Amino acid sequence: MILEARGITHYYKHDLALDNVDFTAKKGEFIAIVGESGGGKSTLLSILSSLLRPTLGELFFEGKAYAQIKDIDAFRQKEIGFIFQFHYLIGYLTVLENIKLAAIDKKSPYIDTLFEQCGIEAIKDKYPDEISGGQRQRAAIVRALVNAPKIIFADEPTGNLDSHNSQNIYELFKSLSQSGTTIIIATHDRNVSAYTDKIIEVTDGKIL
Ligand SMILES: Nc1ncnc2c1ncn2[C@@H]1O[C@H](COP(=O)(O)OP(=O)(O)OP(=O)(O)O)[C@@H](O)[C@H]1O
Repeated sequence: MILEARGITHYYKHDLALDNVDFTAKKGEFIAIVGESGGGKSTLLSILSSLLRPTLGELFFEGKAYAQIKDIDAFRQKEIGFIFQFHYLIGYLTVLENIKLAAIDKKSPYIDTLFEQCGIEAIKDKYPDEISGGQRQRAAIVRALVNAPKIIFADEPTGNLDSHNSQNIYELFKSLSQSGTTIIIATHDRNVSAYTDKIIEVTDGKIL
C-alpha cells in the first residue's frame, strides 16, 4: 500500500466535515473521490496529501506515519505532486520556465520526456496567456510530475475544462497510472469512472 488513512475525522471549528473515514491506495492506482458538493471531497484530498492535518486519525505513506516524517517540506516536494482546478502558472514566465521553477533538477532530460508524454512540447516557450485552458492544465500536470512524485493529488483538475479536454486529461492520468504513478483526484465529474481503477463516494463526511 502506498497510502493508508485510518479513522480520519475532521472538524472545522465545531462543524464535522469528515467522520471516521478509511482510505487506501496502491502503487499505480487511479482513484477518483466523487460526491455531492460540500460532502467532504476537498477536505479528504487535502488531508491525504498532507496539506491539512486531521482532527483525528492516522495516515501512512509507504507504511510510515505522516506524523513521523521529519522533513514534511522535502517529503511534499519529492514524493507528492499537486494539481488544482486553476493552473496557478506564473504569467510572466514561459511554460518551460514555470516548470523549471518547480524542478529540483533543472537540467533533467526527464522534463523533455514529460512535455512529450503530456503532448505540449510545441508550446513550451509560450506564456500561459498564449495557450488554451487544456494546454495550461497539461502544463500544470507536467509541473506536478517534474520531480517524479510517487503520488499525484488533483482537486477538480478538469473543473475549468470542457468534456473533450477533460477526457484527454483523464486519458493522460490513466497512462501515468499505468506507468506506476498513483493518481488521486477529487471531482464532480462522474464520467471519470470510465478511466479510473476505483471510485470513492463521499457524502456528509462519510464514505458510502
Ligand atoms: N475552511 C473551511 N472552514 C470551515 N468549513 C469548511 C472549510 N472548508 C470546508 N468546510 C466545510 O466542510 C464540509 C466539506 O467541505 P469540502 O470542501 O471538503 O467538500 P467538497 O465535497 O469538496 O465540496 P465541493 O464539491 O463543493 O468542493 C462542508 O460542509 C464545508 O462547508
